[in-house]
Amino acid sequence: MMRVIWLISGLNRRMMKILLALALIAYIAVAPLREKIRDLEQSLSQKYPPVKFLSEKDRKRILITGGAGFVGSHLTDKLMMDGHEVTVVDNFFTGRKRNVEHWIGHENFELINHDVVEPLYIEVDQIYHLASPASPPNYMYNPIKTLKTNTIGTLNMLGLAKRVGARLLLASTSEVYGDPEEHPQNEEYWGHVNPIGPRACYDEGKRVAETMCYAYMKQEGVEVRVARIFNTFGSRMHMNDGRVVSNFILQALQGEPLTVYGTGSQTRAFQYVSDLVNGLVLLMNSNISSPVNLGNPEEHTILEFARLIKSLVVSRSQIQFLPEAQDDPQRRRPDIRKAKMMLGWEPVVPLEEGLNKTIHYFSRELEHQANNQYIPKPKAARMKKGRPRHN
Ligand SMILES: O=C(O)[C@H]1O[C@H](OP(=O)(O)OP(=O)(O)OC[C@H]2O[C@@H](n3ccc(=O)[nH]c3=O)[C@H](O)[C@@H]2O)[C@H](O)[C@@H](O)[C@@H]1O
Repeated sequence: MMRVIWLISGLNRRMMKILLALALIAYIAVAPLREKIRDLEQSLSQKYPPVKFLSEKDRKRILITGGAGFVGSHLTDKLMMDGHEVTVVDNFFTGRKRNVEHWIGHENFELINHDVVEPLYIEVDQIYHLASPASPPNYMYNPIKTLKTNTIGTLNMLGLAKRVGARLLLASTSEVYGDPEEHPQNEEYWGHVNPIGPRACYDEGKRVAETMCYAYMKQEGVEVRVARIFNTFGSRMHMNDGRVVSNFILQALQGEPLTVYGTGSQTRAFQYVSDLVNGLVLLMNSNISSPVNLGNPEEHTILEFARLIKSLVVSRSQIQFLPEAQDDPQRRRPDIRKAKMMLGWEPVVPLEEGLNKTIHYFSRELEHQANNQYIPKPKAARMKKGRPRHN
């Protein structure tokens, strides 16, 4: 009996030694793997832009509809870096995953592929409702969809705000003033919009979206903020956006004629996207429920603007005059006294500085898309009839 016990424990000792040896080999073998995993974990935690730490009390759960678009993605960056929890909802009609990919995987960030025309049920404290195509060729491409997005989409988001007690900021537009008969445009002006023209799907869509906000405020007590956004430009505008800034820069960079619609005497005032984003956040966190203009009051004719871009790009492109776009607003410039007085906000990025940054962005985009890849041509707006002429 003793002999059997001795034999078994001897075997066990041998087994133990073998097992220990195997464990040691495994440990040594997986060491490089462990190092690789550690490096990977480090690189993952370092890949995000720096994010502030906010206490539970200060950290908000924020929904941005259209958060993968041009303005929405810059707003996403600001709110993420400020330390909030951001949920981006986008149907990727004009938005792009690329615009927010640098946040994917971050614990404060979520990206949902969803169309606001369908209801959405999530818990949030604030809603920035930006979802809508914004460039004239994009919003005219499918006017019914533009109308649905701005009407049904806004109703859905107001319904969500009501259910969860969130505050909603609507990204409205200078287009609610139409082709204005007052200049500059202040928030008291009711506008001059053609309700059956090609721009109506957007202009009237945004006007009724504003109406809905105030109906929900009065009837249901929903907290609303309305930003009337004037012409904005900057990085992450789509190459195929069709608005004047991206068109002119891309044309100048590629040595193609800069397409001026009409005589070029119509005016616009352009703000850089970072100024707008700061204004949106200030407005959301203010107590102003009436509409507020956000724009840069420095006004230029479109022809002046074409010449400025040509000179900044140092381009030999010609200027080509095309027929004017139907119902194109002739003069537009924001009166921003309200934003200055009540939000302490005004644009700080000079036009040329913003343009140089945007030119740099588009040159890199062109490089990125080189090597036989398809580079979309700038889209044209809906024109009145007439012949192009060159300058
Ligand atoms: O940029 C913006 O933020 C605004 O742009 C558009 O409004 P619009 O002022 O018509 O914008 P553009 O398409 O950039 O046109 C500006 C002016 O440049 C002209 N244009 C545009 C493009 C082009 O290649 N050539 C050209 O002369 C247009 O006819 C117009 O007079 C949108 O409707 C607004 O929602 C948006 O807020």
